[in-house]
Amino acid sequence: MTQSPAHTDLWPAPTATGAVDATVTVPGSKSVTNRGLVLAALAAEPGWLRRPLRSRDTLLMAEALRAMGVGIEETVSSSSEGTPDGTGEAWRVIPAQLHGPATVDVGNAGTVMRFLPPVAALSDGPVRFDGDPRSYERPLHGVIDALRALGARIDDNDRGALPLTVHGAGALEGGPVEIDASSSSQFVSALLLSGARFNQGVEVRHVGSALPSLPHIRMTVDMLRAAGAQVDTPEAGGEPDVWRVSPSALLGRDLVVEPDLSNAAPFLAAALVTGGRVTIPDWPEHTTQPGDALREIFTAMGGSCELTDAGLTFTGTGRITGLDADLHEVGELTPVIAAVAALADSESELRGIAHLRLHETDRLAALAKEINELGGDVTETADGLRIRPRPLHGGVFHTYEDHRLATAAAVLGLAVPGVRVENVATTAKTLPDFPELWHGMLGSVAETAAPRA
Ligand SMILES: O=C(O)C1=C[C@@H](OP(=O)(O)O)[C@@H](O)[C@H](O)C1
Ligand SMILES: C=C(OP(=O)(O)O)C(=O)O
Repeated sequence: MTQSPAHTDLWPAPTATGAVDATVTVPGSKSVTNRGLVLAALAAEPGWLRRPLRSRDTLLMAEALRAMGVGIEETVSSSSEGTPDGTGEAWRVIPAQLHGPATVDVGNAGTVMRFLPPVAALSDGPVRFDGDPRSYERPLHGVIDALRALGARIDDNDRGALPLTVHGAGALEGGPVEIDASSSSQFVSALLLSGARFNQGVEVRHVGSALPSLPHIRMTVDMLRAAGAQVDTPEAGGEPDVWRVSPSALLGRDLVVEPDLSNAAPFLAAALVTGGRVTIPDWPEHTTQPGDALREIFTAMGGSCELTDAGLTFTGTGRITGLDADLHEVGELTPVIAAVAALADSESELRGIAHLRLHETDRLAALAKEINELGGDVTETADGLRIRPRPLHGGVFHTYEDHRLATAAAVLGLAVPGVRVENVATTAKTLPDFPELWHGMLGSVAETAAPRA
């Protein structure tokens, strides 16, 4: 677990004094926004992203594409072009010949550091990638090795990681390639997203142990198909662990970005923890987002949900049951689920998530350490966490520059007075207005501990 720089700002997490009853409009999906930006940048004609997520990860993606020559105009569109919630925010993406030299700051965004090197290989000059210290530690070898095998020149000083320079040659041969994507599904998504623009397309074969986050690969495939690409997948009767994208032009789309269902997790958890009710408007009826699994997961933990025209309404009873689940498909939901599990009335075992050790921080170590420092009993297993609920007490919850650690801490704070969350601003990675949304949801049913250092 990387020690984050010292942060002195401690956010007093509000404690719920009653059952929440709220409607929370969750901003757009990070994963959909960043895929939408990449596909729009590679298209043969301009396109729109409506209701995009505006957060650190998506602004880094937009800035990086702009650095390579893509036009991205941020507009507040008229109501005739408006979005379901009436905000009317829309981004117009105007593709162009991709240029180098360019510099890309990936921050600590997995989607930027993995999805853009293949795009840079199509540019006509060198593109330098750098990012936060943690980005140097996150796996990238799958993308680097695959791009080299497909014809790209990359200078990474033999690190297999950031920082690096992709020497774009204006085109990439492409073709078949084998990768081990057991440390991140984003390796597969990265190659598929640009694959239609390679001379021979791309055929990605995953070799290695279990692949995490399959819903995110399905999201990539769905969005490619919606942009006109032909994609063969294991699900469509193809070979297991093989995805193929045929070479073709991509269409410019008019895409309305769904709300980020993974970022709905802390709000739905609030219903469970307080025995209240939370509605998330615009919850899609069909989606590839892993957050959709929250309906099943939180129902198994003791609540119930209903999908209506108003959105997804989740209702808790105040009683939380422990969970025994393999979360490898939905790993990014783990921090909030672990927080809820720490407040349950029985033990939980969360499995299949060893790869979380390579996320924004080592999430398994961080969750165990921070929940235990509040009096909990969490142990790391080889591939997950065992959580035995115990009465918790207040204290500082360190967040290691990890947005999902901060939202998990807020969930604990609902039931545990005196939780103070270090650097809550780190939620800006995917959910910049988190403290405001959280206070808004709680309305009058909250009490905030006086901040103490
Ligand atoms: O492709 C995506 O948008 C994502 C894939 C997943 O990554 P991993 O497969 O590395 O877990 C997920 O955890 C991440 O938050 C977003
Ligand atoms: C793992 C995550 O992010 P990234 O896209 O940086 O991999 C996450 O958001 O939980």
